[in-house]
Amino acid sequence: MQDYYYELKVKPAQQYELFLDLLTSLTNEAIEEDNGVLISRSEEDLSDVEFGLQAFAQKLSIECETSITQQKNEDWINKYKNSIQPVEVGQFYVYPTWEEPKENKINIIINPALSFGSGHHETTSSCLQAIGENVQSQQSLLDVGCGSGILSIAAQKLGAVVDICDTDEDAVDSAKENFELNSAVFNEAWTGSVTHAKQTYDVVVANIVADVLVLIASDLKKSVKEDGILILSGILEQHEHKVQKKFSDLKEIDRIAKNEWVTLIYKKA
Ligand SMILES: C[S@@+](CC[C@H](N)C(=O)[O-])C[C@H]1O[C@@H](n2cnc3c(N)ncnc32)[C@H](O)[C@@H]1O
Repeated sequence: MQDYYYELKVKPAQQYELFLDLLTSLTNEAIEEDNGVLISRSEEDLSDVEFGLQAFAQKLSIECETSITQQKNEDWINKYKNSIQPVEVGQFYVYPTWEEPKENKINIIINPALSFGSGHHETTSSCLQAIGENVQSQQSLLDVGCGSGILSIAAQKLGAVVDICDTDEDAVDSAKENFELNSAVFNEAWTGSVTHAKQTYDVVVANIVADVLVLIASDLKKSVKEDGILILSGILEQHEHKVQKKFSDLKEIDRIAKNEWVTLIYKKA
């Protein structure tokens, strides 16, 4: 990586699209569009590109401001890595692939590039807390909307037998990869929602969004065993009442609030 890169800014007074097309054909780099200004960045000198654009503007008698500045190259990969720190929730220690596990913790390694669920979001950490407090060894658990698989990996590490599902096939694949990274095992995995569950579970966790929780409420309830636990998350405080109304036939036994996000824990009594 070079210490510096070049930034070319182009602001045509007219025919913006023509200049965009020309710039696209003159450089292989991605082009940013910012309020009528085209920006191209490259470690190669962009003077020839600027020259071409100016010649084009002159031919069309269009005013076009251009400038090239030298910018310091940042180490974006390391910057990104530094921005993703391990997360500790109760007994769980969730860390990205480039960090080390921690002693005396239940370690969960997650590749954060794969899918939603690195442990940083309030909803995920609240679900981890709820799993830590409600899941026992040998219990069955279904993770609805598994994303990275973080929640079911945590439950499996507590000794639960876990099934996972997500409507997004890529999420199911990424969860499988994260299970492998953790040497953890799942029982069943499918692309789709709770409707495809073939059994009932001691614990069902669904960190989705309030509207979807309401939409799939009856299937979620059906998937929980009598006396089982249902953990619902992804609920913004302002939508909490909608979810509570739909699940009012279950007993709300706990509520975890982190910032504006709420997690509700129900017992099917
Ligand atoms: C907020 S992420 C949660 C990921 C992870 N479980 C966590 O707690 O960090 C929600 C996931 O639910 C999935 N999803 C959305 N609607 C769904 C549905 N009806 N059934 C199952 N999964 C769904 C999305 O594809 C996404 O992966």
